[in-house]
Amino acid sequence: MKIEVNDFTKIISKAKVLENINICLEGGNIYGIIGRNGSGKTMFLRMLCGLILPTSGMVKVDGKVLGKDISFPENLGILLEKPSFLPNLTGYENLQMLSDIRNITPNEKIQSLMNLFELDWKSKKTFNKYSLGMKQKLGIIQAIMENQQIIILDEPFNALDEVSVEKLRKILESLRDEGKLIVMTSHNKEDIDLLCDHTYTIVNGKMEAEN
Ligand SMILES: Nc1ncnc2c1ncn2[C@@H]1O[C@H](COP(=O)(O)OP(=O)(O)OP(=O)(O)O)[C@@H](O)[C@H]1O
Repeated sequence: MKIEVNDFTKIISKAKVLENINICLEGGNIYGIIGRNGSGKTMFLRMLCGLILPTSGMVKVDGKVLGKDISFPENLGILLEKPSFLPNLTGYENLQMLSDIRNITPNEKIQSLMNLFELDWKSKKTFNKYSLGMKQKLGIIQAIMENQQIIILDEPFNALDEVSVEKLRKILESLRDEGKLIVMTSHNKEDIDLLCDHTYTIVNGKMEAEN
């Protein structure tokens, strides 16, 4: 998989939220985006998914222009802020319902991912009774459970305890080694430094490479 961002600029109400972004992202890598509150990290992730379209410039996914040739990248797993699930279903029921749409994920895979993240798939606890960290884990599972080739994660470590952070790190490394393209943001530079192959900083909508 390859995502090419060519001279992408997004202006909202006269403000340049993202400015002349050029970057090429390839499978088999984890890309980390850091930046202060309001710097444009979430906007950047939204643009990679086709959720926002540029004022000028373009995003190409495997050569296809977002918003023109395709609306969204195929085979995309995404965790944006506050994962939304149905409040009165259990975590397992929520994941099963989502997986029914494409019907490519066996229940056993959902169960083993939930086990891996220490979520009890047999539990009757409904999503609205989940803790913040449990919600976050469910959001991460839906972003990876269908063997998605592009995985976009906004602040995936948010609300996770130390053990869960370590587990997620290992999972993301093994997905990277399978050739997947992973892009994530964090406020915490240490999380990014430990895991990412390439790091970028967004400062006031402009992107700078760190390595
Ligand atoms: N719908 C919107 N309309 C206008 N401006 C917006 C909109 N959404 C975001 N912005 C602005 O775009 C800029 C970038 O926001 P963004 O959410 O990408 O920041 P961020 O780096 O993800 O911040 P945080 O770390 O706080 O999550 C901010 O100045 C924000 O106010």
